[in-house]
Amino acid sequence: MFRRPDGHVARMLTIAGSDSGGGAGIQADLKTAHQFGVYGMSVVTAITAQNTVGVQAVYPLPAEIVRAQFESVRDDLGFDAIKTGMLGDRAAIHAIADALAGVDCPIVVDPVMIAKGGEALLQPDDVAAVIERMLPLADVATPNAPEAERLTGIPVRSLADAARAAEALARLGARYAVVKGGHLDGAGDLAMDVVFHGGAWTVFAAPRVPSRKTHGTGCTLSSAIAAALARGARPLEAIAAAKSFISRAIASAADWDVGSGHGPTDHSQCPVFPDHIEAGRMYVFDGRQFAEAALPL
Ligand SMILES: Nc1ncnc2c1ncn2[C@@H]1O[C@H](COP(=O)(O)OP(=O)(O)O)[C@@H](O)[C@H]1O
Ligand SMILES: Cc1ncc(COP(=O)(O)OP(=O)(O)O)c(N)n1
Repeated sequence: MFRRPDGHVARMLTIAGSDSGGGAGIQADLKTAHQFGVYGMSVVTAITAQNTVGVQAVYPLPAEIVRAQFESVRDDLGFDAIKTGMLGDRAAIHAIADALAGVDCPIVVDPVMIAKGGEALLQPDDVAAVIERMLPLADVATPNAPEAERLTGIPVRSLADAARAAEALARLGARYAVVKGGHLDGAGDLAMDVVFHGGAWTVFAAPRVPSRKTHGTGCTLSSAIAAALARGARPLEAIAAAKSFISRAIASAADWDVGSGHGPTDHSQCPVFPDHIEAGRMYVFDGRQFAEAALPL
């Protein structure tokens, strides 16, 4: 396990839903934390009956047990970074936001709304609570394109749209706003994620893998960012390391036969931490290392 400069083992908490299929949610987050050498803990907000074909049932847990899990881990184990994913219902969102207002570590908010198969993981009426309560807490927010659209009202089809939406998310309170590019039209050969922070855009890209094995990619990216932050990485370095991890995880699982639908990614990867990341540039990960390129915006 990775030790922080004061000698303690790096710790990450995920507050998210359970995916019985093991590719997304809590299960993906804990596997990812482990691969970063970070001790993972969980607060379960909802239980889903889910596999690679779809989501068969969703059961949000009461706010009281969500709060109790959080207090249990906070009062004994502590954490160096927190990631939130599927949040359950509005009562749980308020309980989580109240609890997080008192913490002193980086928070990654992945505003999970819809599963790959189209099933709702957040009721549309609860999106306002995510905007009002969760985005202002986010050191890093990581919506995909449809989620960024719902949060900002900006249609997100292209990289330029994603860049505008990322800037709007920063106005809503996210310190680093990452709009993920898995769903962008005409994105070509690269899967490009755009980050807005402090008036500048930075793009992280990797070859787009022609694969259906992309279940849980968003959960994995956001927990990888949180795990890197728990090790003490700076935000852009953490996002880069997460990009390397998810890119390797997707590429490695492309020929897997786990499930008959959108299969999971291969979490048994090692992240690559780049030496130096500068805002306002593009970085392309080729599976081994990052290369710098001009910003395509
Ligand atoms: N086919 C793919 N090949 C390579 N990277 C991908 C692919 N699909 C998604 N990604 C990357 O996986 C991460 C999650 O993206 P996305 O699919 O947009 O999120 P979500 O799973 O939340 O819908 C992003 O870094 C994105 O660029
Ligand atoms: C329990 C649970 N949480 C989140 C998701 C969505 O995960 P994501 O990484 O966005 O991946 P896909 O659903 O798009 O494959 C989930 N499915 N279940």
